[in-house]
Amino acid sequence: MSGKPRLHYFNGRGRMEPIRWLLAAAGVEFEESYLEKKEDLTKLQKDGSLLFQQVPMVEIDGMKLVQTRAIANYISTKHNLYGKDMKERALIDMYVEGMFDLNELLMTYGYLPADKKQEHFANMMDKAENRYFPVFEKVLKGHGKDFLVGNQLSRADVQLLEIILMAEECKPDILAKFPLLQSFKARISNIPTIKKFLQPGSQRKPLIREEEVPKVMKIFY
Ligand SMILES: N[C@@H](CCC(=O)N[C@@H](CSCc1ccccc1I)C(=O)NCC(=O)O)C(=O)O
Repeated sequence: MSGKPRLHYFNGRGRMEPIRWLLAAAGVEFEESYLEKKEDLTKLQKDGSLLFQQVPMVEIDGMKLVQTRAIANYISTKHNLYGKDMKERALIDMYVEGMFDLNELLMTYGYLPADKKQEHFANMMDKAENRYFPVFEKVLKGHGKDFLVGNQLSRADVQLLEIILMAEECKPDILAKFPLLQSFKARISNIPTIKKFLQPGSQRKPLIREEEVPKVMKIFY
């Protein structure tokens, strides 16, 4: 049996955070190797650990997986977070891909130059409130169950909670018009493995501070 998964990324959310959420929700302990400077990335690139010369990279089950979606798919399949059949998996994929589109907006906001932030912020809040959250409110209303798909926890529930919390960091009352998402947030946050991940001191990463951005950018650009 292989040891704990090892995540290779900088010490921040970026593209690795959804993977941390899935492992935590599945109750899987994981280790992290943080890239602190460009040389740390170059070393991984040179030793052939990065198929496309990029991170995230997760060492798991004797593999060095790259590409966020591929990593998330593997973890979801392995830990039964992907529904019970093809149709449930198709629904989960649809929901998660939409969430990834919103996550891309939320994730990149902190790294934008000052003159691009205001327009980007308005767009991402508009999309959250008028394109994405209404869909998930309607899904919950439609079947009246606790989870988005198949009435069991899936990666869709985990990633929805993640982006709800990220959106609330930007606009605390963003769920004001979504009562079912408010109760969903409370319910999923209370699942023991997720509750533990939400406690201070867990491996969940904070919102990046403006003064940290240049150091992170120097690793990659
Ligand atoms: N499609 C890949 C993209 C990976 C990617 O863009 N990785 C970047 C780091 S994350 C970049 C990022 C992304 C979001 C927020 C902050 C930051 I920094 C990288 O390794 N760049 C080096 C290179 O391409 O040579 C995935 O989904 O994993």
